[in-house]
Amino acid sequence: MERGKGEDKEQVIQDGVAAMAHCYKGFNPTAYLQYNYTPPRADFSRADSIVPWKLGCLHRAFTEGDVGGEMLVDVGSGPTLYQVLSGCEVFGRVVLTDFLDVNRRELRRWLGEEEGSFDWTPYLQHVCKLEGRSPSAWQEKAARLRSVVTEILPIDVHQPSPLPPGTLPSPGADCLVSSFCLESVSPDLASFTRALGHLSALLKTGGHLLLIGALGESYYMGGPGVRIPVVPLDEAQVCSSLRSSGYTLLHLSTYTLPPDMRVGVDDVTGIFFVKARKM
Ligand SMILES: Nc1ncnc2c1ncn2[C@@H]1O[C@@H](CSCCNC[C@@H]2Cc3ccc([N+](=O)[O-])cc3CN2)[C@@H](O)[C@H]1O
Repeated sequence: MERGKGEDKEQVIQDGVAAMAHCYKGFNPTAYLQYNYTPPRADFSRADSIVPWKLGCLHRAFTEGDVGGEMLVDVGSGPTLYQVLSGCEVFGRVVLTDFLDVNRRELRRWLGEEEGSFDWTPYLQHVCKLEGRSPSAWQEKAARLRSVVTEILPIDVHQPSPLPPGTLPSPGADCLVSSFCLESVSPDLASFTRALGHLSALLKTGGHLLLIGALGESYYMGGPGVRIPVVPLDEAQVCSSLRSSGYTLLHLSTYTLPPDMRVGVDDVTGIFFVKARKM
């Protein structure tokens, strides 16, 4: 029997998603952290370093007074925690999520204070300074973060329901944050936009989305010899995808990588920070 055009389209979508999942089989959290979350990309002595810029955007977004509630969900956490260091002071319940068990295990290592976990101390100290606290309050912040992270769950943004059933209260989360995930897991722009729509289903009406992503990136190294394709985005495409997924854009800022931040682990040219609201 002849397959309908809709079935063929759906099959193409599923094939693209499956191919992306296959790319992630070799993802290496330790290498990824080394590539992106150590100097020069995480150099707290440089005003033009990438991580201080990201932490500043997140601090402002979480503390300017309009974001609040009980539950924050971080979509596609990877092995990183920096994206919730400001939000953990605002929300009583923080849910971390990732597609890969290796990343969920890396997060549990730090949260469980296990030997050999990644050292987030400089990040904690920097965010304490942004909050007008002494950097020595970093241990209090670490304890706060450990106290509010209630779950570390599997997620697949290509599913209409990306999280396990029953994870969220019925209205949805009060706020979502997602950093460098959607463009790195979507085979094409249409898939990126669909994933944004799936995230909307996790968020209550009136809730906020804080989205950090790469501009102009076509690949990145997820480990030695692990080259992962990325949807190259520009600002206009990001704004259009947000609009067509039912978000109202509240703020967009961008960062252009200085030459010495281009260290060969990807071809990213810039970074966007979006604050949006589900209306
Ligand atoms: N279907 C899925 N649903 C949800 N998450 C999924 C799915 N598949 C994989 N994942 C999950 O999503 C992944 C998130 S890490 C994605 C990395 N993004 C690209 C990388 C990041 C980066 C960082 C810093 C800087 N910089 O300039 O400082 C630049 C760049 C640009 N390159 C990974 O955790 C995977 O496990």
